[in-house]
Amino acid sequence: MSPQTLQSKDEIRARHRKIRTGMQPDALSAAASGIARHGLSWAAAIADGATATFTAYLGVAHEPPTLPLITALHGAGHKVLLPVCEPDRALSWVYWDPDCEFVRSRYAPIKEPAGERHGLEAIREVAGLFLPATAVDLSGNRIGQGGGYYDKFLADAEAAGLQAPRAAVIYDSELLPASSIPVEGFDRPVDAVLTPSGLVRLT
Ligand SMILES: Nc1nc2c(c(=O)[nH]1)N(C=O)[C@@H](CNc1ccc(C(=O)N[C@@H](CCC(=O)O)C(=O)O)cc1)CN2
Ligand SMILES: Nc1ncnc2c1ncn2[C@@H]1O[C@H](COP(=O)(O)OP(=O)(O)OP(=O)(O)O)[C@@H](O)[C@H]1O
Repeated sequence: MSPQTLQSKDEIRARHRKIRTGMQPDALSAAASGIARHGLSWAAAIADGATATFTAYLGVAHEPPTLPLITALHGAGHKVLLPVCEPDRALSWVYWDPDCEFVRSRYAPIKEPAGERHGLEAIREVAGLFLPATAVDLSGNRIGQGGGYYDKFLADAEAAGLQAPRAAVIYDSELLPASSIPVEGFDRPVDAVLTPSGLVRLT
């Protein structure tokens, strides 16, 4: 695709959201188990056989389902932090366990964990991050849901010294050719994508 025909982030996001709405429940549950399996082995490689702390998120609606991944990480002894939307596009973090309750976010059409919220002090312990995305290109550029939450969070985490690898969770068809996603100054790239069929390292 030539630069002249590069689609905007909004166009790419809208196209992939539309495709997602056509996904059937059996495809979603097949995706969930692949994501859990491959995500767990990425986490095991990062933790080098030990246990560690990871950020994840609860996929809702037609997002790739992540509850099996979250459950598998916890079952393997890892700690799992899930995001909560705060004012001014900030995120705070709650440790998940199987008794965790979810409530509707005040700021986005998603479900969030109830419980004690933590800030960047908890993020400093993180060994790897699973991020939401609607598309990623082979250069590591990511498009989220358009909230700007993760770009801001990643900038703050970098400033606090966090260098942990980042994997965006997407469906296979959402991994796009290199340089097909326009990059803005605040965008933070990812190191890998986690799809139902495997983990692809991009850096
Ligand atoms: N599950 C999840 N949690 C997350 C994010 C996310 O992308 N997904 N976020 C990332 O920043 C933050 C919340 N930001 C969000 C902003 C907008 C929409 C939204 O408009 N969703 C659409 C389409 C969902 C779909 O693709 O099926 C909707 O529900 O209509 C969702 C989350 C923090 N937590
Ligand atoms: N670091 C930042 N500081 C301030 N505003 C930001 C920052 N990052 C993004 N934004 C704002 O958020 C808006 C959405 O950005 P973008 O479309 O890249 O979000 P996204 O990556 O899809 O969402 P998310 O990061 O929540 O998954 C942008 O228009 C921008 O104004």
